[in-house]
Amino acid sequence: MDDEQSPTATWQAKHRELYEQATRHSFILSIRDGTVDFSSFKRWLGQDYIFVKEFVPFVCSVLLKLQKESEINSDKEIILGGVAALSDELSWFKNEASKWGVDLCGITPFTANTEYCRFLQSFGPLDVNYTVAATAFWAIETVYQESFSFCIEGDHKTPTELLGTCQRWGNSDFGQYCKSLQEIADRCLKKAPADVVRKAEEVFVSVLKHEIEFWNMSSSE
Ligand SMILES: Cc1ncc(CN)c(N)n1
Repeated sequence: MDDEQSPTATWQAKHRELYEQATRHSFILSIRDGTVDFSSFKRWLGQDYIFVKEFVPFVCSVLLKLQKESEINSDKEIILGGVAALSDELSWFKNEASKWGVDLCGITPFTANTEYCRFLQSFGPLDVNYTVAATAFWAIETVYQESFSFCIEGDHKTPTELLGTCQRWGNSDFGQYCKSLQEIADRCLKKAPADVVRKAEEVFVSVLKHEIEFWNMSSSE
């Protein structure tokens, strides 16, 4: 049996502090302990809608890069599933926004969001490496999965109104999907040259920093 840690698990341990800040942010903890300020939640909702609209072309760009890697066919179904799920996700945002009285048309992205969206756009060109983009994809989805699943685990006091949101990313199917993305990233990283692995680690750290800034932006006035 191969008991060596996978590249992604190694990075999760190596960058533990940042990883915890991204997945156990005070905004998430306030949802879990029921003290969340609903105006922060509404701010997050509107800003995340803008982010997810930008996430669609990002995931499509991962799929396009995969198209060049002819031998990896099983990845295609998983990533295509991710693209399909985003259509449902955008509808969910519209529905949720109307429940909370958030006008999605009138929202201006805050700086942290603009910078994160710019980061997503940087993966667009076809010469950006598939392994690096797949690592970013896994990290982005996993931060949400680990954050929101924490709000519905164990002895939580998450407000009833927010349970749907937490289940959206915290449910076990989404957890399984993130595991599949992790397997894709690990398989690619294990056979990648050292410069690609180095770049992928940098990207992993950047995702964590952007996610922390995104939570900071949501929870501050
Ligand atoms: C900021 C952010 N990060 C991740 C996700 C999960 N797709 C999201 N919706 N928004």
